[in-house]
Amino acid sequence: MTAATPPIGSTVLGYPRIGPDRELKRALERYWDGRLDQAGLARVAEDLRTRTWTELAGSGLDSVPGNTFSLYDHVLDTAVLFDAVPPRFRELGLSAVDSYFAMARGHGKTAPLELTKWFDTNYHYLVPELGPGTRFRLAGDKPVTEYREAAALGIETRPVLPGPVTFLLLAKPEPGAPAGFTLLDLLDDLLDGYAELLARLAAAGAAWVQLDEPAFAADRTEAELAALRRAYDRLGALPERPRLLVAGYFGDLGPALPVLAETPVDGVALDLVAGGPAAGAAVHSLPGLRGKTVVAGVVDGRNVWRTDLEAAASACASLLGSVGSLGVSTSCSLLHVPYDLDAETGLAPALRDRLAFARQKIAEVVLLGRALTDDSPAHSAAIREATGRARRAGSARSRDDRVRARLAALRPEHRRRAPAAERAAAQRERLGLPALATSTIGSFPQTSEVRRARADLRAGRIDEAGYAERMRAEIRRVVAVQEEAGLDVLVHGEPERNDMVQFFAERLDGCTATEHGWVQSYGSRCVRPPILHDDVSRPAPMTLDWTTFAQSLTSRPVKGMLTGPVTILAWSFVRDDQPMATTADQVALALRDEIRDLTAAGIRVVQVDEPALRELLPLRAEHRKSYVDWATGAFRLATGAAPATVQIHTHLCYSEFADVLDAIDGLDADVTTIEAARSRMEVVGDLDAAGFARDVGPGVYDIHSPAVPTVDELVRLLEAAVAAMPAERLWVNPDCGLKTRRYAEVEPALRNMVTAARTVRRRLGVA
Ligand SMILES: Nc1nc2c(c(=O)[nH]1)N[C@@H](CNc1ccc(C(=O)N[C@@H](CCC(=O)N[C@@H](CCC(=O)N[C@@H](CCC(=O)O)C(=O)O)C(=O)O)C(=O)O)cc1)CN2
Ligand code: MET
Ligand SMILES: [Zn+2]
Repeated sequence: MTAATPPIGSTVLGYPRIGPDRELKRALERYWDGRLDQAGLARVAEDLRTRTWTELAGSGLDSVPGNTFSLYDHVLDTAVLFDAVPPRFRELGLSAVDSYFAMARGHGKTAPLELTKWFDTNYHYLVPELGPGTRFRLAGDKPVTEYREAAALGIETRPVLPGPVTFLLLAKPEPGAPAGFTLLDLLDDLLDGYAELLARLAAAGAAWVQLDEPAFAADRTEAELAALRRAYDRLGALPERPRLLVAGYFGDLGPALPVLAETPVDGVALDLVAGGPAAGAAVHSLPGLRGKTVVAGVVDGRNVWRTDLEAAASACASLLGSVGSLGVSTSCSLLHVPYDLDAETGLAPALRDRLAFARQKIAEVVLLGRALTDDSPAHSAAIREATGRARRAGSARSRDDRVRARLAALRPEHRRRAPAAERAAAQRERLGLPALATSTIGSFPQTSEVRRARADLRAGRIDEAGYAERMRAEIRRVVAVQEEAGLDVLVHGEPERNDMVQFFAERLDGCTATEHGWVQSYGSRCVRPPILHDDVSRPAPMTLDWTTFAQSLTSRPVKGMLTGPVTILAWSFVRDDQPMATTADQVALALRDEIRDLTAAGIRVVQVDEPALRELLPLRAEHRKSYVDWATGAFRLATGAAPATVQIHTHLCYSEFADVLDAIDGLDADVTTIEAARSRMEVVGDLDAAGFARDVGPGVYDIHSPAVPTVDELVRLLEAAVAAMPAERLWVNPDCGLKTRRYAEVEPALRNMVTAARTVRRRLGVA
């Protein structure tokens, strides 16, 4: 190490990697289809890295993050880097890149690693499987090679990796790991790997390395805090290493900050947006930070609003006396926002003036960085000018007095339906369904013809009537497939939806969808989160025609299909000038009107999806009750006008329900469908034990895999479920929607599912 610590100055904690035009998505999908070879994929990847570094360096940032590229996921990259590859993938004998993709997506009968939510975001990472036999070693060199690749372009980067403790906390014990095994037992071994990597990065010339420890924005045990101390005492003491910047984002580091302040790391990056004022205030009381670099994350890395730069500059300035060196940054990686506002040509100017995407946020950070290091009048004038523009644009927000009046008139009874037992009896009578009734979660395969029809409509090659005709043809097919399979409650298949959130946002006032604002969700899959910028209302029915059309084709009940208020918020960029609860209630009122229209048109079952209920659960327990209150309150407001005879379903996925059992109960839905196949139906027993008294549809097969479940497998799972809960309260359905599957998989899978349900009904004598 050299004596003087090079300043971080202005930086961002990470950057999108899918490509401004989703170049990586297209290359990956071509590679997986056999239409691009490894060399071609590598060329696209290298080109994206070059463009990213060149752009970041050229924008005036003082420190450019490195190793932010990933072919699929950065947690998977880290597992492979340290050789945490489960034997089932090694045994496949594939090339390095194909073995990596096998871990991400499975290979033949070999199941992939589990995919789960990255903290409280809509990004998904692959969960490393670790056991007592895991032997970490530095098996790869991706961070070093990419450091050198950038250096060859004349760009010094700061390699970014998940920190060792967060990496372990994100992993799960491998199947069959002994009961006494704890992931943190592996820390020392993993630190050997990190130490070797740091030495290699130092030798390559890296001045700084960033290790991300967002796991410490959530509540952690004493043992976990001790692991954090041990990790950074050890890495900090290495003789040959780059400077270490530990980044804790998605909230306030709480007790982890004093721990880090006492370790020999050189800097910490704090999230002053999600962490709130407490995160900054904590700095002053920690003498350990006086000799360190503190990077103030004042530009929101997860939302799309322009920063109030004067407020951000003063938040930074207030830290100056308490830290060794001050840097300025985004609050977290920019992975969660779209690339460039300039690509959006269709936005209303008043809205555009309020927005900043990744590129615009970089400009904000650069400006703040310059103002902090140089108090020339030009910089303060630029800050003042930008702040004035942002504040004027923000205050130009329109108010919808009708929506406001409806909200003000809400009473508790608007969020209350008839008692559950009364509803159950009324619905049994009206629907006449068997025990173990069969259904699906909503979407059917989004075929290329369906997507092409949408592209044709956008390009003007077909008109609305032509588009509607193609969608109705698809709905006819979906209904026929379900009748042929023998399902009890049908769906229309959602062919008309580009996305379950964007579709609604496009039909609501107060929301705007983007054209190019793609954000990676997992691997090659992307979403365009809409922007919820003004008071929300529903100008006209959104789903009525498609649903009643489907119902007209069959005598079996067709489920109306809506996305719930919590999920619409979770998967959008939401205005930050009023509580989430208020925006959620506005969305809920729009859905309430839709449910009223559906039930008036004779629809007997309505599903309101809330897959993001768990995702938005605050990382710290102290904030959870108020979240659960508003989240369940909004759902009940949406569904509260449904008569007792109308059956309300909800759907949740992405496991870890244990944390939200109260919230699930608080939704007061008649039927709750959940992901369960991978946990072998355990969640059914958990719900029953928690006193959950309504119907449950545990997913009996994993829709993330192309494999068609056999009747025997399905019967075994159903028998496990009926052992934990009475058959009269159980439904039979897949884990989630079928949109990413093909008909060739879906048709036999649904036939087998119905056969399995009938078999178990017969065995129980409940047919
Ligand atoms: N918002 C949201 N978040 C979510 C989920 C979700 O469903 N929605 N589910 C979970 C994540 N799962 C996901 C599963 C699938 C996709 C997905 O398939 N995304 C599609 C895009 C879906 C879409 O918006 N489709 C549009 C536009 C698609 C497109 O790329 N069109 C082409 C042209 C049309 C063509 O020929 O295909 C283009 O613009 O270039 C449409 O159907 O209209 C993709 O990456 O490809 C995303 C997330 C959790 N978070
Ligand atoms: C991510 S949950 C998906 C629910 C939606 N109704 C579907 O089937 O696609
Ligand atoms: Zn789902």
